[in-house]
Amino acid sequence: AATAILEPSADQDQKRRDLVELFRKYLRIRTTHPNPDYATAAAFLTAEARSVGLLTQTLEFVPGKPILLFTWPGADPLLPSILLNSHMDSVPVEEDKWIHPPLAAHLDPADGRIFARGAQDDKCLAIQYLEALRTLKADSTFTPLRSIHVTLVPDEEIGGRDGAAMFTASEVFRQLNVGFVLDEGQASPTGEFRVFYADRAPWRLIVKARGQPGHGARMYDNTAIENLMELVEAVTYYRNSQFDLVKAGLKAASEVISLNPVYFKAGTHSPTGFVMNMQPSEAEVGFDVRIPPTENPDIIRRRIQEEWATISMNLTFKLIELGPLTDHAGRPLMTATNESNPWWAVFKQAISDSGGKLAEPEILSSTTDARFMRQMGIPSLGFSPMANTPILLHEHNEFLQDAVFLKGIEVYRHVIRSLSTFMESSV
Ligand SMILES: CSCC[C@H](NC=O)C(=O)O
Ligand SMILES: [Zn+2]
Ligand SMILES: [Zn+2]
Repeated sequence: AATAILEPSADQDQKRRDLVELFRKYLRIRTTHPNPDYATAAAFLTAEARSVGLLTQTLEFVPGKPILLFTWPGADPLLPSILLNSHMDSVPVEEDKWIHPPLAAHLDPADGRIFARGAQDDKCLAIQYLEALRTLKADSTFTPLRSIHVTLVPDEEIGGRDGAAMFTASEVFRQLNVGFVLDEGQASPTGEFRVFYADRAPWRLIVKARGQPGHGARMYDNTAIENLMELVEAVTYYRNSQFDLVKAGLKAASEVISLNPVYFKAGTHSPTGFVMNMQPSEAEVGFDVRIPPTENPDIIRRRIQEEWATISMNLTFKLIELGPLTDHAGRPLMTATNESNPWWAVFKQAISDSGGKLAEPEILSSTTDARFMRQMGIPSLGFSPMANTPILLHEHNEFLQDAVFLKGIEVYRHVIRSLSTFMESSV
């Protein structure tokens, strides 16, 4: 009799271990840039989706860059569908700086932390979506009213041009008639889940200086390096004014414009290193620029042109504005998180049904593929169910705890169930 009572929980434990193993298997597929192994990831995920019972398709707008589209058709195919998106690629690693090899998916036996590149960003999502769908498939009382689509896309980490951008602009995407999207968010150090209603637009600013070259021992006016340093100082002044707003608690870091220097290129090279007694004729700096949808981007365009990178300083610049700032109707790329967006109430209620709590909706500091969905006018939220977890995306020793990963499946089970049975026909 004792074993009979113990059995269900032993089964549960085994099931949880199997799910964690599946997640680790996906983490071990090398999908890090610059050469993500999309073929292996696609084969693995497609096999999983088939085992769940989803329809599977592979779209390939650019050779070698598959977009996986998995579908559970809804009972009413005329209603707008829901889309759960996640990217397959990850950022690179500095292997020797990790406490465990970043592609081994080491599981800490004491506390269940799984160390791997992509553990938080965002390979957890693919498995959580699929496993949540598997539990819903197993529930004979459940049929989705709306079609449910899962997409696994390439190249998010390098801008999404050959991935989500092509996909959302395609006829296939239009046919899906997507009404609402969930995409990745970020971990939350507190017990509340974070949710994101917008991304910042990613720009790149490259400034090149030209000036008097010559002997390292002479003092010249207007050298390339001097002029570039003045530019960096002016940009830093503006950067600090924005950072001060954050430090004073007046704005969140994602609500200000950031301009962070990411490289300097200067000096004269010889095969043995820099030549120390020469002042170069050229120097260059690159900035990562992010613009929240609540700020006017002309502020920055004008400052660069009129104050920072001026001709009189012998500076030239290239401003690369990556991705859209507004949707096709000209509205800023923000998803409403109030009663004007009926999906919001359904999502929020589902989180609370799952026993979770949502923090105040935020703008995301970085940039995700959700911007392409918002550009199509589709309400899209960034959400990754990782509470009580340090924010480790793109860092060394990125990890996710097994219990947090497993809880996420539960959360999505509620969320997907609610969204896919949402009755309102106007959305
Ligand atoms: C140019 S879009 C780059 C997208 C990238 N996404 C995640 O980190 C980012 O830098 O935010
Ligand atoms: Zn990501
Ligand atoms: Zn990332």
